Amino acid sequence: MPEGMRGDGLRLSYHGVTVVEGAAIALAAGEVTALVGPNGSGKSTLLRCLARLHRPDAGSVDFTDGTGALALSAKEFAKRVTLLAQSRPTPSGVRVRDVVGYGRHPYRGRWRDGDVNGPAKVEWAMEVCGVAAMAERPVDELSGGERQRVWLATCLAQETGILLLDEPTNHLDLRYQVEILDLARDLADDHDVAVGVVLHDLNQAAAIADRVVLLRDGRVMADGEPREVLTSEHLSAAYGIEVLVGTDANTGQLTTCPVGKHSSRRRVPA
Ligand SMILES: Nc1ncnc2c1ncn2[C@@H]1O[C@H](COP(=O)(O)OP(=O)(O)OP(=O)(O)O)[C@@H](O)[C@H]1O
Repeated sequence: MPEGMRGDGLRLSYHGVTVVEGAAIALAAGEVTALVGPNGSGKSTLLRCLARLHRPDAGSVDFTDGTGALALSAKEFAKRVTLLAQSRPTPSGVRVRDVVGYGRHPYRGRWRDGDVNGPAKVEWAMEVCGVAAMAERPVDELSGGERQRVWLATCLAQETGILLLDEPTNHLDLRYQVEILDLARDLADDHDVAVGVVLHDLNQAAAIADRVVLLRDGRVMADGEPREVLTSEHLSAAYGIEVLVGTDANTGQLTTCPVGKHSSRRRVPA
């Protein structure tokens, strides 16, 4: 059954200092939800809370079928939710295929047995992330972008209904940025996956998200469809600089343009 999750009334802190307060966020099956906002606004902490890597001081995290996410066993939770974190330690000397195979851990028995679909899922995940050709190479010998795609393949091999991505386009060249975001969109459209993705590029968020959650200073400032949330008023207030919002003449897509000190010099004369 397709599933989503929601967090409500979340208060999150580090060493007693509250960094997210009263946050609510819903990730629906078949939808891409983008979390945006300035540095330090709490996006990663909120995503990590949904991934059960940061325990809330207050609030709840539930799946749409009513199951409490915080009460599940680690293995059951790992069959439902995966997170592509911002940074991960890279194991040395481990082949790409084996790293992607880590994603199958919730499906394996005590003796690493019982996962009949595992090998096919690992091959599929490597294929869609463009790393099948490097399957035999040690992961610590890859470039930052190649590694990022290996980690994404590991998440996909985990075969969860909920996919959390923290700045997944980091380190990626233009083509793979587009391909990874397209893949996230396809997983939502074709497989009913609920995708929650932290993005700094507001144009990317506008291009792929069904919903955008804008955070500022640890609070949800706006939540809704991209055109409702990504307004000049909201963005200028959130980021503390003027942000123009328009529509791209070629694609019809919403575009955002921060105005810097030298922006006028680059304006094309009418
Ligand atoms: N391990 C930590 N210990 C203490 N404070 C932390 C820790 N991690 C994050 N914080 C603080 O929590 C707040 C929210 O951080 P978080 O990483 O969630 O923000 P973010 O919106 O994801 O930022 P960025 O866009 O810079 O990645 C920040 O003030 C940050 O300094």
